[in-house]
Amino acid sequence: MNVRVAVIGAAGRMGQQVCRAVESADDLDLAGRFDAGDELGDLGGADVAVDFTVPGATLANVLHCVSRGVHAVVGTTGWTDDRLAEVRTALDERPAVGVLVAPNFAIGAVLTMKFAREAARFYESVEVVELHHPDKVDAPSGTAVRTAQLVAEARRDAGVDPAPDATASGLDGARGADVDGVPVHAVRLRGMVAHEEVLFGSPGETLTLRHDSFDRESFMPGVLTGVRQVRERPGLTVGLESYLGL
Ligand SMILES: NC(=O)C1=CN([C@@H]2O[C@H](COP(=O)(O)OP(=O)(O)OC[C@H]3O[C@@H](n4cnc5c(N)ncnc54)[C@H](OP(=O)(O)O)[C@@H]3O)[C@@H](O)[C@H]2O)C=CC1
Ligand SMILES: O=C(O)C1=N[C@H](C(=O)O)C[C@H](O)C1
Repeated sequence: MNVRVAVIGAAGRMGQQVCRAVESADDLDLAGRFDAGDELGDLGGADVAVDFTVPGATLANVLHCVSRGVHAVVGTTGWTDDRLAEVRTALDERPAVGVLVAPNFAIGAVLTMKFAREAARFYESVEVVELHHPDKVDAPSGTAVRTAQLVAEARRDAGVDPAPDATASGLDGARGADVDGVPVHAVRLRGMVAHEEVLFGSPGETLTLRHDSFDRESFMPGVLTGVRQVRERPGLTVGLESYLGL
């Protein structure tokens, strides 16, 4: 039997793309399209809901899904440890339900995070630059925040010193946002979709990891992987990597 999929944020850039991807897949049926102002109710009888909305709405949407026993695949950004803890608490009451929250569903972005984590302990310096379309409402991107956190954790675990930085004066923001000690710079530029560079430096060398999503199509294989697997993965999973066997 086909998996019935509801899309929340269906009228948005990602939501429209997800609806098309679900409709094109032989093993999935689109159970409903929901957008701002719509009652989620029983989510059209869906087995799985996909949420691409806004940071201020996604937690309530996920809690609604969990309370109805509907599995959730979430790409919306803005998740904090406290918000994730609320989802875990809700899942205690519904142990069979799976929730996947992934800051980026593009395979290359997931690999970039993995490679960045590997490289982190070998370099003195590290900075993250993310570049997006100017209609994006949050900065820095969820992917850049997650990348910086993973890099910072790897450096802490390896006992690496903080990156050198002699800046003694400067304009506000010139050194980016501080995410766990890693500077993160956000560019908003018409023509961009979603791009990230992780720059590492040591005396005499640099390493640059770069990923580019030129089209939102790039996120669809990851989203559909989430939709197909989430029912067999109860509880909360953060990041797509375990779904890919990484
Ligand atoms: N994980 C990943 O791989 C990716 C994640 N993203 C993230 O996904 C999110 C959406 O991005 P994008 O599609 O570009 O954004 P859009 O603004 O194009 O789409 C968001 C949609 O959600 C709707 N919406 C707002 N509030 C609610 C609500 N309470 N219930 C249901 N729908 C609601 C909006 O309606 P209205 O406009 O009327 O408010 C809009 O149609 C962002 O957080 C973005 O960072 C994006 C790309 C990839
Ligand atoms: O808003 C976007 O477009 C994107 N948002 C996600 C993020 O904030 O990391 C994923 C991707 O970068 C596209």
